[in-house]
Amino acid sequence: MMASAPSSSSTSSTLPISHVRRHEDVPTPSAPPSKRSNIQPQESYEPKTWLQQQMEQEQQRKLAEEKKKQSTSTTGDDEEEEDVLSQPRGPHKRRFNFVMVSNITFAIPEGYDVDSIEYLGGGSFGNVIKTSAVCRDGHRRWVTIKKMREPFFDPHHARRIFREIKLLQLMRHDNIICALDIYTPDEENDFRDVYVVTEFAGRSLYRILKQQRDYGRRVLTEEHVKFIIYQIIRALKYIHSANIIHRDLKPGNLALTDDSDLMILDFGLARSLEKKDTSLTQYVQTRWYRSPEVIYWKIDSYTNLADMWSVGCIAAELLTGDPLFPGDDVNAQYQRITQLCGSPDEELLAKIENDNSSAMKAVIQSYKVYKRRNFREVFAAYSPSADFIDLIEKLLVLDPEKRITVEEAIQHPYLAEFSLPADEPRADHIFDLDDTQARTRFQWRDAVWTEIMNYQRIMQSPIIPGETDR
Ligand SMILES: Nc1ncnc2c1ncn2[C@@H]1O[C@H](COP(=O)(O)OP(=O)(O)OP(=O)(O)O)[C@@H](O)[C@H]1O
Repeated sequence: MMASAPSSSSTSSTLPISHVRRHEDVPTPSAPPSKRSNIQPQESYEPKTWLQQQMEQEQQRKLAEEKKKQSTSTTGDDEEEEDVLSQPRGPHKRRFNFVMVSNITFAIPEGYDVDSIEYLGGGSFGNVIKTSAVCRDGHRRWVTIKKMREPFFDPHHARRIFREIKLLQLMRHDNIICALDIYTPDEENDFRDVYVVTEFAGRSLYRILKQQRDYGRRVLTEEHVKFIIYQIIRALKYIHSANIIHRDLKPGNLALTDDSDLMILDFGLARSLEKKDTSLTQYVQTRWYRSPEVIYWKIDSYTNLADMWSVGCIAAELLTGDPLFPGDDVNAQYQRITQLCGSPDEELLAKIENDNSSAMKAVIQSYKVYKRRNFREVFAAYSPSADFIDLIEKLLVLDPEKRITVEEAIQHPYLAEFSLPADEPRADHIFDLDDTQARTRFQWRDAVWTEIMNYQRIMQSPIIPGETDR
């Protein structure tokens, strides 16, 4: 058990702090989610591509046909039920409700609540709704259902989906989201849609920080900030011990419950450190949280220390309420970084030349040179503790070889209040994602189909009516 997290009564703010939550402790929702009529797309929602529109129209046409067929074959007694649920279909012959949310058709398996669905938002790779379901452990849980966007559009995209569903099954940690269900309503010869169900993990840190900015009122106290940073680092200790780099840590991928329990969401960009045969491209991470070695040097060989840089950016943002390096483009990003952290010194320039080329060194030298600033002075207006400044000084280090590792960070005095090494688990094995071989989009699709076929439900998974355990 966590030892020293302050109780919610110790702060007067709106977000209480509790112990780290166990997956099995997830509370039964006490209030119904808001009604579908309130559904509003969030600002991150992107307009659909032409291809998406075509695919959705085609799907809707098929669904209408199917419904029509069902209603003509329905006998009087079953009429009400048959009106909404499909015939058994997909790899596990489940029945589905097809529900339109924010102009997107979601296939919702029988057993999930369809009367109180809330649209949470859409990113580049999917759209997410929230609903609830009775689970195998007897609890009713809030869950999110992510419908992947054009999952097999190209091999790159398909591999991303494969990685994400693989990791959501492998990761077992209190601060990391895991899959409660993975399904498709499609048959193998017409397999297009992938749905991933996870526990609803609260509001994203992005929303909380935005709300703070919009209303000019701090919600996150110093204690919250510390507890959030601790939980991110606790999760990273596990992730890095499995030889995985998350690569996309940012406030939008971190969710916080009302009890301040944090979950890392979204593993689509994560990859294994083991394999060297695929390129670690620089376009993998949301730029503002991206480390300088990812932007410029060591592009093909960066390590999990890139995640630690992201933690530094997030920590500073939690303190100030504003993104630390909001660069409009890659160059502006680099400028902002060096303005605060200083330009590479001779030692780092030599490493860059060695790892890359003298041309790369010359490019870097062509930028204006800045001296590293005194962090205590830069952040003085926010009155951070000396320990906080010391930790971000060690996270925001240009040379990844000199940056603090996750194992060191979790022992940092700033986090001592929460630290309990016996309750900071490492993974018990290195995760093999089986994702490095070159595959066509059809081969990736087959691999995803196999994952869905073989998905092992856990006690927190929604009950599938009438189905014996699989
Ligand atoms: N398990 C979850 N619990 C709570 N909120 C979630 C959960 N999964 C996703 N969300 C929220 O749903 C929204 C959409 O998520 P999604 O992962 O599709 O997009 P994103 O993270 O905004 O963008 P991208 O995938 O392009 O980085 C986000 O606001 C995210 O915080």
